[in-house]
Amino acid sequence: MLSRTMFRCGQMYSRVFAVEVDLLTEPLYFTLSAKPHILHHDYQRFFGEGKLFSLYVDSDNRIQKAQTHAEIKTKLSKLERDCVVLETCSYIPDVKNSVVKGFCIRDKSTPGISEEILKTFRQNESVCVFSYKLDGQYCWQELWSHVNQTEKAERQYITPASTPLYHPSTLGIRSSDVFYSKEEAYMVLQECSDILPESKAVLQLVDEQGESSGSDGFPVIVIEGLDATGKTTLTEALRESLNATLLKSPPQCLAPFRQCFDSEPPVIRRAFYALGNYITAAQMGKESLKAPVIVDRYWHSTAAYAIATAVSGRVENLPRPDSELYQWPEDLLRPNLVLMLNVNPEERMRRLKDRGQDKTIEENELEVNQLFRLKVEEAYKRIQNPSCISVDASPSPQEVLQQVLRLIRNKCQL
Ligand SMILES: Nc1ncnc2c1ncn2[C@@H]1O[C@H](COP(=O)(O)OP(=O)(O)OP(=O)(O)O)[C@@H](O)[C@H]1O
Ligand SMILES: Nc1ccn([C@H]2C[C@H](O)[C@@H](COP(=O)(O)O)O2)c(=O)n1
Repeated sequence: MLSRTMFRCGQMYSRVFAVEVDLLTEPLYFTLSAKPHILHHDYQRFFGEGKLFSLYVDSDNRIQKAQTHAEIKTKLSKLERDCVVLETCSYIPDVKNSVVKGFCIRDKSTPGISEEILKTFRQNESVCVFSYKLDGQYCWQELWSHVNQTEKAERQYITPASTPLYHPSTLGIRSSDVFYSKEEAYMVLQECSDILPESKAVLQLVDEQGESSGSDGFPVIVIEGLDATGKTTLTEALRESLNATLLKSPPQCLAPFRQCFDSEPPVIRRAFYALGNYITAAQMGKESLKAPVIVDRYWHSTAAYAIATAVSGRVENLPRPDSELYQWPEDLLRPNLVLMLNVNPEERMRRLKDRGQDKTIEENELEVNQLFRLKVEEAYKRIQNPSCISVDASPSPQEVLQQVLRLIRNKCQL
């Protein structure tokens, strides 16, 4: 009963499967073939330890797909004792948006505790579970879910595949993690409006703000940076010094919805932040006719956090510096200047501790996950048109303000 999208039209054999065995090394890549293939030692070791399963979520409905993926992640995170859960994905080389995300479960417990959880997904048409068997130098994959007792599952043999040019986690970013037009993000919230009523309210706010007019008025200056680098402190000081209007993205009108969208899967959460930028852009257009505008976070934040989260593993796995993924959306108002505040990790930790407020999951992640922080910082630097100018934000607030005022006067003739 191979009816799901990923198996349509015999796609199975043209797919490459990538398992993220360890964040610091390349994933293990393999394809499938109908004939046995002798595996070398690394593959034998990977497939031979304990019981091994993989699980993929696929559906033509991207909202349902994202939610099922998130539910599975939560369920699998409860697996402890002798179980390891790894990220995996499958894709067709050079085919955009062909990525299907999943998990790989290695279970060394007896009796296998993961099977109870995996059985709960059997009813779900969009979830496929495979099991793996190593026999000498060969290994095969079988469909484990959706196979009835009398039916014999077809075997596909594991065949090593070479490392692709682009890390597979970069393949599905466009329109799933980063949106390059208002329409793309708008459609996501439209698609989930039945299951998430808050989406309707957000869309209404987007409609009410209307389009942003490009402004030839006063300059618009965006202040970016990781949390606790001093954005709030600096933007408030700039407002006073320049008699400017201070805006934020996401804008104040979206504050009541933020917590709700922060707990949704990436495609929904990122669409929410993307739309927040368009509301802020409309405000920028209006306000910059009256005074200089200072903006606390904007598209650099949206894209950099989204890309860094979507890309697993090392900084080298990020899309290449010349990738179109770092290009500014054509329909989003461009600021005149984007400044990125940088402080060293120790100073940032000190400021975070002193402040002691609640942190978002991503802020916590920045603290515990050095790789994630490096990827966010690097993605910030790679964003183009406009790119950001780095500012050393470790001196005192007064010194940072003076440094930034000099830059603004220099670049914006203020
Ligand atoms: N230049 C500075 N030197 C020392 N401490 C600073 C400086 N700028 C800000 N701080 C302190 O660091 C902490 C974080 O600053 P702030 O809230 O301005 O950062 P932020 O970038 O807006 O953070 P978030 O993005 O999480 O809201 C605050 O306690 C603030 O008083
Ligand atoms: N324009 C924006 C602003 C924020 N975000 C996301 C990125 C992080 O997850 C988080 C950081 O915001 P803070 O806690 O500092 O207010 O919000 C975004 O995607 N786009």
